[in-house]
Amino acid sequence: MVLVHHDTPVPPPASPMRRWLWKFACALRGVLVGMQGQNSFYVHVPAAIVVCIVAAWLEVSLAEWLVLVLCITVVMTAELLNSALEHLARAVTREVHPEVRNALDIASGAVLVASLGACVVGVMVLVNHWAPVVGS
Ligand SMILES: Nc1ncnc2c1ncn2[C@@H]1O[C@H](COP(=O)(O)OP(=O)(O)OP(=O)(O)O)[C@@H](O)[C@H]1O
Repeated sequence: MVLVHHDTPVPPPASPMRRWLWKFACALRGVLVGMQGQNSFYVHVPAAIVVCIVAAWLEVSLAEWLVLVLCITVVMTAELLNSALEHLARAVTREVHPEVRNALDIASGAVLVASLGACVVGVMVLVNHWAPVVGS
């Protein structure tokens, strides 16, 4: 599925207001391009939705919501940076290179670390609320 067209980059507009709008448009396009073709998003986005539904059902506190939202944001950000590096690597070389391998593996490792941390926090927050609900 094509979410974004990869046509020729357009130059930024001259007026400050339009320039800011243009920056947001570029950033939004970046999110869409970053998600495109990244299988991990098909796991992370549904997982984040499930966590939010369960958190709403369990009526977690504001502080717990903030922690959960922060965890989801950190994982998504790591995924987008990983995707950006993959694009950059493909632009630099299509040949097998040990440093490209290292860079891509490190970026994947960053996603893994963020995801594991988010899992631990999510499970601890939700289980902490789940036990009294199930026990009652
Ligand atoms: N040019 C390259 N040189 C050396 N190793 C590479 C190169 N391109 C990819 N790799 C290796 O292959 C792995 C997967 O590459 P890549 O991330 O491009 O594939 P992918 O299946 O699209 O990954 P993802 O599921 O994260 O999108 C990298 O982590 C790296 O180890």
